Amino acid sequence: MTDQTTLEQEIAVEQRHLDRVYARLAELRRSAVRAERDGYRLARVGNFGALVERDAMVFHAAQRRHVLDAEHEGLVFGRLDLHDRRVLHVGRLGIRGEDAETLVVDWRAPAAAAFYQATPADPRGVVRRRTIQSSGEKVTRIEDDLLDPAAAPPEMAVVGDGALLATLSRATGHGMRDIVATIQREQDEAIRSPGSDVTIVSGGPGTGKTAVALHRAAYLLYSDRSRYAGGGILVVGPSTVFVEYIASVLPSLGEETATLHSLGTLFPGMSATRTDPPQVAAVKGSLRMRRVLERAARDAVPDGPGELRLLYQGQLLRLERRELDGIRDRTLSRGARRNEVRRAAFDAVLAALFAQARRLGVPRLPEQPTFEDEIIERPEFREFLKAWWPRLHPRHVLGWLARPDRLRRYAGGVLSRSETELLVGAYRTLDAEGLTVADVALLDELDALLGRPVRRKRPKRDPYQLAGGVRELSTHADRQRAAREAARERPEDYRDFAHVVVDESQDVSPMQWRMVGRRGRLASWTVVGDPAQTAWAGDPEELDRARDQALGRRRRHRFTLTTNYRNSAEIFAVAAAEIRRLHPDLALPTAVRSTGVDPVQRSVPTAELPAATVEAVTALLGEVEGTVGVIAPVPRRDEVAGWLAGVSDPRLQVVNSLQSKGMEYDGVVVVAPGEIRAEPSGVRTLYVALSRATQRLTVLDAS
Ligand SMILES: Nc1ncnc2c1ncn2[C@@H]1O[C@H](COP(=O)(O)OP(=O)(O)OP(=O)(O)O)[C@@H](O)[C@H]1O
Repeated sequence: MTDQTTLEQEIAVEQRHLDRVYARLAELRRSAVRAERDGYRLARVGNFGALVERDAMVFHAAQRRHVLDAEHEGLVFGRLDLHDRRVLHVGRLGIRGEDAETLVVDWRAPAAAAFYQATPADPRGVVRRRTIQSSGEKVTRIEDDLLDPAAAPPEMAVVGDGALLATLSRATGHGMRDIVATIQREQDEAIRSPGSDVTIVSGGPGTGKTAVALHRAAYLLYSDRSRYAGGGILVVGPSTVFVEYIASVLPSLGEETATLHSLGTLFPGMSATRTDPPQVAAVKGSLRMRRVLERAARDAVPDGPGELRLLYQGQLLRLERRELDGIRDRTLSRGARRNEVRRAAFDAVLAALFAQARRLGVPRLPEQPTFEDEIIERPEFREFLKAWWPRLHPRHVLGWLARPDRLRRYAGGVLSRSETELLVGAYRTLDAEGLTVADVALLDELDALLGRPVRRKRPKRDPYQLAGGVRELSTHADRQRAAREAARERPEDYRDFAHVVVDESQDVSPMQWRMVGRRGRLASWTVVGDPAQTAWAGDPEELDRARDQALGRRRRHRFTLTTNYRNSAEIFAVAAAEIRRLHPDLALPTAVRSTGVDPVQRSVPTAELPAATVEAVTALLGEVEGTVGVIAPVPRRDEVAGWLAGVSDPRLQVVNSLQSKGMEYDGVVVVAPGEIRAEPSGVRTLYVALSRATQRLTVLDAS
């Protein structure tokens, strides 16, 4: 226990420092505004040199103002008292005083690493580590860890009893929060792992894998801004619900340039949210689908012209289906891409027509080029070409799979009969219900197979280059601004990311790995996941192969996280018992918090399940301060949402078991766990569902 006076005194010490920081911040903001204004004034001088200087000044000042204007809740959150008596304050932003003395060190700077990495066993020159909480500009709470008691001067006060536990007990909001003030050592090691390789982070539920992945993105942006903001960081998550949940973390860390996508939105213009049953997803995700799609991409257009007939100089020229098919096969040989070789296909048709005209002895036959020019001018010939070899969009070709005869032909000898029939059934509803998340990777594959019409190349803009007029300048602010501009101007189908973060990687199918891999051919990677949580019901070896191919030959750095920060110990015990059915010896993380409240597990007659669900949800909304999630079996999500239509509380969210991946709620109701368990990979999916709650868990089985 700390006595009240010491605590107040220590808070007052930190308040004085915080006041100084905010005063300095205001001063910097004023001088940035002044510099911006002076920059504009310089324009009146009128010569070129002055204009360039003005641009630089204005950019620099505006950039600085943008950073300084940002919301700074918790601006300073840490303090280190070092062996040599130096004191460092750690915060979201690096700030220097008037005499260039350091008032705050950016959390990502090397000097701040000890804040996260020092432990009593390895204090790294730190005597006392202090976590500071504030509300607006007021210090509200401090928590100390004395890491090296032997080195502590006698007057050093130590207050509080643990910043981490205090943070973990806060209510969950709609968006994930940053953990910058309480990053733990094993997490920090993964966050600061080398940028240019592949970093693989694994660990059980709630161990902070997502948090680590996002803080790592912020760290990389800080450590090499021109590379990572210029080239771009892509963050890929499993579902749109999840991406919405994590979307605010990077902006809260002052980083706005990363691109976030779910697997259903990676293809331009698509936003698929529908999920397939695991057996269907296993077929759609298998690498064998490449063969199926290759066949589709080479097939004749449905309802296209069966033959070509043309009257030339009174003579009928005719190419039959067999000849047209032959031309198509020859044109598409050696991996040619259909949309890129239209011209070659047209030339081959013209050549075949000319050869025929010669064979038939057409009188006054001109030279071949003249003959071809004449034919090309004919509207009926143009109509034929458009119908026979149209520019194909991947969505057209995917649509061909909805025709059972075509699908069976494409899948013959590649998929088993039962797999083919599963797909036939799944694609029957394609037109009515639209694409599923798994289909989006197939679209991307088709896009690669079909190619795009060849266009004249425009000189490529270098995304690292600065805006015109200031190219000769290269201040930090210029680079930052250029990077932000590049991020804004990135085309929708941008594929040259400098770094790719893949979250919940255990659920990325082989075909999805190919899609993600195409966006990071030159990228370094951060891949986080937990194999025990996978819903992948297909071949695990195929999955490893596809992932290895996407990641390439870069060095791999592996990290394992071992502490569960999300669940109370009581809740995680229930989830752990579930996964133990499948893996009795699996190493599981340790939950750090206990609430003393056991989860409720009830079995109710099927007819009473709706009422019991409403009752459980209402109770949880009353018991917890934050969000409540209801997790239903995949086919029943909408039905369960219907039961809860009368409960209107913005804190409530109803998701299916697959959408619950990566999510977190204060209270969770799992409906019909028996049905979730009965699906392929069902035990693993149920393990995920049971490990989403921070405070309260209710499990309602139907008897
Ligand atoms: N060092 C930390 N300080 C405070 N909170 C933390 C810390 N590490 C993790 N958390 C919190 O624990 C919760 C779980 O973190 P996160 O979602 O990143 O885990 P995960 O390993 O991705 O989980 P899962 O695999 O179950 O999806 C989040 O609320 C996160 O903010």
